[in-house]
Amino acid sequence: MISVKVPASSANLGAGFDCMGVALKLYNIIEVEEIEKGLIITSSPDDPSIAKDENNLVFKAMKTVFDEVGWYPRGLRINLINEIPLTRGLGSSAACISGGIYAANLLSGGKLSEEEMIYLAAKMEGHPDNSTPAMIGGLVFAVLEDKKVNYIKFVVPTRLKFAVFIPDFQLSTEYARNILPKYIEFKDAVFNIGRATLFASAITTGNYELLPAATQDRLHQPYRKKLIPDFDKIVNLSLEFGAKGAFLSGAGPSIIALVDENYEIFEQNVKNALANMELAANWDFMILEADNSGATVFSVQSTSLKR
Ligand SMILES: Nc1ncnc2c1ncn2[C@@H]1O[C@H](COP(=O)(O)OP(=O)(O)OP(=O)(O)O)[C@@H](O)[C@H]1O
Ligand SMILES: N[C@@H](CCO)C(=O)O
Repeated sequence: MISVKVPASSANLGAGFDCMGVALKLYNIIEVEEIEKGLIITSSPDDPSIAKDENNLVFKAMKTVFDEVGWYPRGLRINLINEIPLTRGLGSSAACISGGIYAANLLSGGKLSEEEMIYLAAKMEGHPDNSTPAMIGGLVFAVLEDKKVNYIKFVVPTRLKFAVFIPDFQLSTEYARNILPKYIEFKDAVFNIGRATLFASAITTGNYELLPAATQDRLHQPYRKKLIPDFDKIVNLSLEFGAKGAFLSGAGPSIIALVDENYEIFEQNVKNALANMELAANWDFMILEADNSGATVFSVQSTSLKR
């Protein structure tokens, strides 16, 4: 059996719609083994949206690898241990896709290169901003091209923390993409290009004082925040307590605030505020560090059946 550990991820990071994302230290474990025949899928915790047949996202990701390399297991057992909350903007689908591709590549003899796996994952997800950090870790700037992903990975220092607010409701990426406008105004494109560029420079040089300005966005948040009644309250309280920017995580509904050395005071202040505020949803709160490793092998016993 092969066990793969794959991190959560947060995409967009403010202004970088579909091109910036970071892996976070919150993990799913995907265990796979070849069996004599059939497909057996188990999951814990389980959820009605986790398919137990060929429609399962991990299985579909694995199948893209088998199709690519021309090797198929006789049968397959997949066990999913899920820590990443589903459909909350924390890259649960990208973890399934990148982790499934990584596991299938190991099972089928490691024929694909890292670049090939990154491309397959981005193509399947439709954009590279969750799948690339889920595959290789770190904070990634990435663009999906015709046949490859052009990307740069930045190793995030532990000094930078990611304060994650997770509400008790789901918001599917598909729905949150469909409500975006087909066209945007030129001035909004200019607004975002400036902020995304500033973000890349600020994060890689450690100039965190620029982050509150660099994480502003006009491409998706103004539209999506209407689906998240507490959005402004959470962002404002984060900034008030000293966050270096606060924004929607991926397609939402989770919100992330960037915090540095003073994260313990920030954490205490936020917990007190959340306990005393009137909010439309219940919000879980946790402080995470970036994961700089991506998908990794947790353990390998035997790989596939003898042929
Ligand atoms: N552990 C899992 N096992 C199988 N399928 C999963 C698992 N986690 C997520 N999925 C699938 O992915 C879907 C959620 O994907 P979606 O893109 O809507 O949200 P997300 O990836 O959590 O958020 P975002 O893309 O904004 O970060 C679920 O409905 C389910 O079909
Ligand atoms: N960039 C994507 C991330 C979610 O998968 C979006 O915002 O729709």
